[in-house]
Amino acid sequence: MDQSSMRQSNIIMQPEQWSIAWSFSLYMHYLKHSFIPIINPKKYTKILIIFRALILTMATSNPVTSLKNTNEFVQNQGYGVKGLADIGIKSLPNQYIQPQEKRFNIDKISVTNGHDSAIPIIDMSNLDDQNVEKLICDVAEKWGILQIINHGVPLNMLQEVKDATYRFFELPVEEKRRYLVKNSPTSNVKYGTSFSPDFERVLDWKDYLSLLFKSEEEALAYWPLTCRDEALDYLKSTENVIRNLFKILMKGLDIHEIDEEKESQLMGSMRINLNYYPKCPNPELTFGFSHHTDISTLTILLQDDVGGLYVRRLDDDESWIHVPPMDGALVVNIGDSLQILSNGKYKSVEHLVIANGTTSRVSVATFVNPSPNVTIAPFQEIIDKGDKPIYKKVLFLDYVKHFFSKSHCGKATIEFAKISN
Ligand SMILES: O=C(O)CCC(=O)C(=O)O
Ligand SMILES: [Fe+2]
Repeated sequence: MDQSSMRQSNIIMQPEQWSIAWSFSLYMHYLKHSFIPIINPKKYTKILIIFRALILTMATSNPVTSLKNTNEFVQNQGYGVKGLADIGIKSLPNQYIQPQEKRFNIDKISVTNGHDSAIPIIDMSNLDDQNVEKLICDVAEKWGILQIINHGVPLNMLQEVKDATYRFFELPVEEKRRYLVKNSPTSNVKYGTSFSPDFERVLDWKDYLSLLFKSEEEALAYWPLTCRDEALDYLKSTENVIRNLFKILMKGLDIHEIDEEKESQLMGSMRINLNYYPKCPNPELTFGFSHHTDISTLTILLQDDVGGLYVRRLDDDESWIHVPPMDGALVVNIGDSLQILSNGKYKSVEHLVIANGTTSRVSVATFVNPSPNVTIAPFQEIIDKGDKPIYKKVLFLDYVKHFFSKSHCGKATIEFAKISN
């Protein structure tokens, strides 16, 4: 089923069709009152009323809540939730509606229970300062998230990769469809929707393009041309700040050398996700991205100026904090893999993105991950110092499979790697 037949089968009208039909009805009204007494005026008025009622029904009817083919349209045909927003659905299809108890009540969550409510912001231009190093390690322990400024990634690159994200999602569906899992020439390039639609009970109001970096050559050959260079340049330019962060975080664990093995555990692979959250007809009923932690060691997130990312406080389960958009800043959050490697000292942070009823939003998430075939477990140096290991050895690939085999479940994913007592 293509987009036009979906429109027909659901009699949805686009704004321009709606205004043409309405003008036509006004024109008929004008004719009636001016000079055409051809039809009996009473009959004419009746026809006019029926015609207008029909136009109103067509203009306001929701095409999709009653439609069994939403998944076919969104997932298989590759229109994504952006496709639903583009045809102007007026209410959210059932697949996206969260049960009452799971919905995110902004009024309730903005209560910060008297805590310091701002996510720490760290200036990376002064890395030799011991205080800055200590601050970064403290924040990784107590918050699991920070914003960094003066990080060395050129500001124009930030803008260009956000523009490229918009460009990709605004491509005609025929272009985007080429990167659906079933069509993509490589498993390293994947265009999709929600999080893991085959396993989720309720879907997220989000589309994404996920690009796994294997080599520059491979990226040049397979990444979509419309965003390829911008994504690659951005990815390369974040490498320095990522290395600096790891150096500092390892120092905080009393580890002073990042050897080859540690390098493959900390940053053995990189994935960049371009996220697109279209405007949503009932934002209060759903999520852009529901509660989750990242499986990465670190995630570097670039958001636009719309906002909507919230994190759960590590010291108070009931409190969520907004991560305010800051021009030129990057958000850094700890992922599950670093929590495992640091034996729980650095903590992954649960986060979510609310849906937005007035505008679309984009973000670019760089996941710094272990190599797929590497085993992760608490660093030996930590255990040698006398710490009891909390986590067992897990193959990173097994952790990934576990993560994607079910709905989001906040911090519960990491239980998979816990040593049971
Ligand atoms: O869009 C955002 O702000 C967050 C995205 C995110 O959490 C993710 O891609 O894992
Ligand atoms: Fe995330």
